[in-house]
Amino acid sequence: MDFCYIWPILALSVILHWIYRVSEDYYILSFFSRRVRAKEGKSLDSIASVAPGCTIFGNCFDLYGKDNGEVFNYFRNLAKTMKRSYIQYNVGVPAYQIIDAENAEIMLNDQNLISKGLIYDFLHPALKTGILTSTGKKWHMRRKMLTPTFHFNILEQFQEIFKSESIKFVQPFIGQEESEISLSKLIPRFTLNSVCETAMGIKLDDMHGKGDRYRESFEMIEKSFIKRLSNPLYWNNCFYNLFVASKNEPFLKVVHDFSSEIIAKRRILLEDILAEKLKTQTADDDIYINKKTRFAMLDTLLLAEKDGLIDHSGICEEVDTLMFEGYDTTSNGIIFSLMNLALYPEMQDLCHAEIQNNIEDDLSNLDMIQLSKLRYMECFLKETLRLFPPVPIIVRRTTRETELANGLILPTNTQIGVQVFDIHRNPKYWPQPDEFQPERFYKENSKDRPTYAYLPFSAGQRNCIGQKYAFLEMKTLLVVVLKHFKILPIMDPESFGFHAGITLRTKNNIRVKLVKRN
Ligand code: HEM
Repeated sequence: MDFCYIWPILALSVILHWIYRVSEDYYILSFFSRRVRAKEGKSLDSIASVAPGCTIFGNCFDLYGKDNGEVFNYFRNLAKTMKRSYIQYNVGVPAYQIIDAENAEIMLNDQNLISKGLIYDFLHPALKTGILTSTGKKWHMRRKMLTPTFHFNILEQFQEIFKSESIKFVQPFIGQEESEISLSKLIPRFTLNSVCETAMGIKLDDMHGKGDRYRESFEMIEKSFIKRLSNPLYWNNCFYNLFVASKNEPFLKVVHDFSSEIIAKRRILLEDILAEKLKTQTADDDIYINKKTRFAMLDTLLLAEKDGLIDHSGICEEVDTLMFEGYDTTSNGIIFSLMNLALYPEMQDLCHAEIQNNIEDDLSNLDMIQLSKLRYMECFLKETLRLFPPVPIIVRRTTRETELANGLILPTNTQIGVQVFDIHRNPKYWPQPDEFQPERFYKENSKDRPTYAYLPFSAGQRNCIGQKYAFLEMKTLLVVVLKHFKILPIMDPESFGFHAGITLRTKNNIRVKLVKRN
């Protein structure tokens, strides 16, 4: 009897058995992505759904070939169809996407989940590993170093700068009956000026158009970020360095040269300030809260360098991080706030009336105490950040197998996305979620809402360090603009189209009309 056909059958059975056993733990077609499990006694389905992929390879190629708008909509569509937090299987890594407040709370409060997700690695060429992207001891040390720079006394000094920058912003339009302006073009210039002067202690006016080149270069870096995100081949550093990195280099050079120049300038200024201080110092003088010499956040880093706590490259990565975080996010918040003021004239009238009741026409006295009286405007800004969160997603990764309080067991390197945009529009917490209603944030209307249903500044130990700074800056500009102008819409909000970016983006520039107030 001829047994030769038995061997292939035997081999095939062994392979099939092996595949069966391996597939219990790995999603083989998604390049051996380890499976997410539920703890004993619970079923996976009772905690989260698994999102179907667009191909047989799990979700590996779901974003492939998609442009910025399609990448943005992909996540919005998934939230609508899945209706609860869901699991995806990407190239060799699982992802847990959170779209509800309860699971966001579990994740953001977990002391072990402080490492940022894979997509933050895509920011390393630009921001290296500064406070936003670093983890572990390095992050703890930098956070401790930078936190005092957002102290109330220092913010008070910054508010003076926001005020003078805001007055400078409206100056070109003051003599005109009406002006059409592109917020997307003008506001980032305003916020970059403000962050340079507050955080870096350097006036952009002295840098001859370099600010514009900095912003344009960051736009190009962002394009390459999305390109990398939507092609799993480029998730790997080797392929990215081989095919894409060189195209990015000229833009990275502009960004890094810009921050190096700022550091060099401030280094000289700080030496002068310290020398002057030595001459006039009294016992209880403090460099940070001296009224005559303005303090900049960069000074903290330069002084820490003297104490050997940070080196020059560390200062560079923090400056790049603070510049980027400090200008792009607030510019987003201001653009959408001004757009909403234009779209909702009755609410604009309420904001204006509140300003007239609380703030003198002579803006030279505008300070933090006056701004704190603008309660309606605060709700207006909060509602803007709900519908248009400048940071629409926050991602962490597990550094070891992690059991969450909801019973999910996440393998090492699972990406956990908190989909802020979707949580902010989840009808479970926000009735008529797409409607703009600042009253949602009145105290009496907020008390039954879970805290983690609103996360524009994230929460937990890695929350935004610049939250108060951002509110001060946004409020100051809005007050100055509304004192002088009525804001009118000139475009249909449906026409701007959301885009994925490092922060929330629109396809088309947002424009409004400023009309002189009588
Ligand atoms: C409307 C304006 C702003 C919004 C919506 C915002 C939002 C956020 C969010 C969501 C995070 C967490 C990101 C993550 O975990 O991936 C964050 C972190 C951070 N933000 Fe902001 N931000 C704003 C303004 C600012 C400003 C003005 C500064 C500084 C001048 C700043 C500095 C930072 C820093 C340094 C971190 C990293 C904190 C850490 O990881 O410890 N942000 N921000």
